[in-house]
Amino acid sequence: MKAAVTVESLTVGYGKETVLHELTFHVEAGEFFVVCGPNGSGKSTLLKAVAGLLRPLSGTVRLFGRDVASFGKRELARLVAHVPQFVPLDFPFTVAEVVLMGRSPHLGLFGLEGKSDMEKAREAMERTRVGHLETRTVDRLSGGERQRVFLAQALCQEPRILLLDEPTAALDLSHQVNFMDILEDLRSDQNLTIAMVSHDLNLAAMYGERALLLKAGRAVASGPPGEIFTFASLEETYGCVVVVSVNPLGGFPQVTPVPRRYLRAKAGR
Ligand SMILES: Nc1ncnc2c1ncn2[C@@H]1O[C@H](COP(=O)(O)OP(=O)(O)OP(=O)(O)O)[C@@H](O)[C@H]1O
Repeated sequence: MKAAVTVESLTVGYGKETVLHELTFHVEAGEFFVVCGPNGSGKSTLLKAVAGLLRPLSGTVRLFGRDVASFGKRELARLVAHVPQFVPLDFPFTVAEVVLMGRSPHLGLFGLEGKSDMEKAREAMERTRVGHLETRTVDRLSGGERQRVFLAQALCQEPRILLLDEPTAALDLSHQVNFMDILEDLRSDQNLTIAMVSHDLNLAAMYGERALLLKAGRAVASGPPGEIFTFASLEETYGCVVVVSVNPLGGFPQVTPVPRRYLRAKAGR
């Protein structure tokens, strides 16, 4: 299978601080890939580098074989959509306006949206279940509604690669599963490549075909969650004790962090 994202010896930092150290991995075309790791381990930095928003100190990021730095802005936006963890709301646009902004890399010289752009915006809003909010301004939405609006905007962009930074963090249980199901459908219907940052190892294990465990900007392991979400690798990554069992829904791992009182009880204290 062809690689959609190839990261080779990638070193990225801010000023004097190096955050990612010689990272190497790839994401296959049409794959659902999840990046996990502790706070501050460099997950968002990695997504930004893959989106071409940060220049590497050394190493390369290639998208379908081509260096991300060689793309023009519009050309890159037609290939990859990046939904950051926090999207600044500078102006109270309506939901429909925000979603339609996703069309901008596809618009002609005068930047005017046509009928088909409106249709694509409507489709994206239906898919992410925000159609009923279309006239509402985004500053008056809940965190979870806002996250679904920015997914709709990214879908409207019609990218081949979708980069999502903790998209389910503000979602309730039903919307989490619904959101992940939408992504899974997009992957299978449109062969969309998805790379998603998540703190939820159980969602990562249920939906991710492969995952990367990142610790202090270095890869601890990468591969199918069933192979790499082991007690040893998760303890090494997160520095806490977990129990890894088999999810009753199927053959993927289920991770349970162990509260300190259980460890004390075991130690007889
Ligand atoms: N714009 C910035 N300028 C300077 N340092 C930054 C900047 N953004 C992030 N950092 C630092 O880079 C490191 C990695 O941050 P990053 O946001 O990539 O981590 P993360 O794994 O996504 O964390 P979290 O799980 O908390 O969202 C942290 O030490 C952070 O303080």
